[in-house]
Amino acid sequence: MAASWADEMGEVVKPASAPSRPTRPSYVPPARRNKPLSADAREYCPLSSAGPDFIPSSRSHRARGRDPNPFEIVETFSELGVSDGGGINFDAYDDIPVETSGADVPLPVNTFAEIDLGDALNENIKRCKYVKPTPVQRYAIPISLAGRDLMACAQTGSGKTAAFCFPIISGIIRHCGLRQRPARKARIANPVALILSPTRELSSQIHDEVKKFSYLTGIKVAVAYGGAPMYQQLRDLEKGVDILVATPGRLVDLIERARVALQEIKYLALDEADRMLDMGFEPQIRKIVEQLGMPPPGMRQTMLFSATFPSEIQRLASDFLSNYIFLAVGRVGSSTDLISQRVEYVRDVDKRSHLMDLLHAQRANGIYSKQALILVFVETKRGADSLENWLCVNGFPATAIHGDRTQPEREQALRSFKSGATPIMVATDVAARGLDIPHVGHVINFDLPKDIDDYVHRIGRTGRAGKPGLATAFFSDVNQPLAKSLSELMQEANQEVPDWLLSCAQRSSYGGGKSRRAGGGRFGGHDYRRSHSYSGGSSSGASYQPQPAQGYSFGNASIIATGWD
Ligand SMILES: Nc1ncnc2c1ncn2[C@@H]1O[C@H](COP(=O)(O)OP(=O)(O)OP(=O)(O)O)[C@@H](O)[C@H]1O
Repeated sequence: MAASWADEMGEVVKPASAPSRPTRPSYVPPARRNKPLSADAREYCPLSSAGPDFIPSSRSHRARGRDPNPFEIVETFSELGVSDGGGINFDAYDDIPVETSGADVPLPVNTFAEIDLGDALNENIKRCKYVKPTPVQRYAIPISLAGRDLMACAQTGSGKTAAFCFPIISGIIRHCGLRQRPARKARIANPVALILSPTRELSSQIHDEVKKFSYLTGIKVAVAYGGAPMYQQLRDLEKGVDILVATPGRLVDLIERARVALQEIKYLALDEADRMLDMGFEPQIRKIVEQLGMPPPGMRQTMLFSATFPSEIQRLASDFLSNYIFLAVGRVGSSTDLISQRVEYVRDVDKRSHLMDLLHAQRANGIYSKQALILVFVETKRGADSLENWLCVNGFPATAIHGDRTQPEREQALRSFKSGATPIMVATDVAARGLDIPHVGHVINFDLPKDIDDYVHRIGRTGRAGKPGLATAFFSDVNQPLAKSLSELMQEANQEVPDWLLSCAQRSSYGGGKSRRAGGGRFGGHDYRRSHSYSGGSSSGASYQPQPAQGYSFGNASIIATGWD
């Protein structure tokens, strides 16, 4: 009998320092083989027609063949999370309700071909094997391409990253191609697009995505986040940057050191925008957006994305937007339709033995493998260390990620989890948002969060891209305040709610577990302007006109009318 899961899986544990296997030659489309690389690049790169003044920041490196092909860094497309035929199970999204509000909402599209994203980006979309746009992409891309500001609320794992990346890349190709660039290294980087996200891992993931989407476009992408050596990031910035992906803290640092300037920003995207404007980040975000030279709303295009958007955060966010469109795709509860949710009453002292039972049962049922990773959320960093240790001692290969670990340790934990070397990862909320880890089959809330929105993001690490997932929550006495919002969320997602939880919810004197949901606490995305006498948004003066989704071809119109009240 195998001593541990890793033994049973015959897992070859590759240490982080192990040399990687030799890379394959860059992908070259058949029609372009045997041509010089620079010619290829020109052919793919619409920027090359921009005129003699334009010097793409990365051209010289590419011509020397030094830019890595982001499509070959991973071994297969499935490792890109975009497996065979597109990865996303679109049938799962057939009945998704969609609501837009704001003035003159552009029509949604059904296919990528309907939108003029440019040849180079279209090629990359094909390389990613994205066959058709997801619902949030169908709506958000035309809105953003029309130059409109956008606040978008769509389910976890539904393709929001591409929804803001595609318009940015396409817009840069189209509108910023003639930008003068220094021929030599510049001390101050002047990006035209800034994508902010709350965690280092998420920024790194978005950076990888943007590199894929902008491959061979001539667009230069860089990333800056804390915990990683500054000098490498500075070297990358010196090469010139069109799109900068960053966490707020490191970005402020770079601006204050006069290594990044925001005066040329045309596109600003905030991923996990509600988190970014929550107490922890708001001052930094305000500083970046309002005090450090960035063009004001109206002079730049701003896109805010998340799976949850409490009204008070929307109110704050509206300071950054001009005449914006609010887009809500799918009830947040329905993001969990794909996820079977279970909640079990477990006393705090019994949690470890209960977890052990669960893991043994999962092993006995054969539902564990590299294809079914288990993510266990706990409340504290110390709790994460201690549970990881306990699991390992008990023969369950586990790793842990939290804010007190060094960045290399965090990266190593993620690598080891993704590869299946340690198919269990214990995490604090640092891993709750945005991370797109293929094959997370089970999310266990060992400690439930205080906020129901955090629960939504945590369980959203499974059931991504239309695939099914399982989420188990250990509910103890301290979680009483969450009972009402949790039972409501589960009911919305057609999940079986245990009687004891319903009783708890009824007893609960206040029912939100700190939920700040817009629209009465039931939905994650409801335009707050609808429930407030709105006179045009704080920055635009435009009039607010709620509109039903238009040209809606796959949704359920009756839900549209009622689903957001
Ligand atoms: N049009 C598409 N076709 C196929 N796969 C897609 C498409 N768009 C996105 N994906 C894939 O879907 C997965 C989820 O996308 P993404 O990480 O952008 O979700 P998200 O909505 O940002 O999730 P979260 O709310 O957790 O941040 C990714 O693996 C991505 O590559």
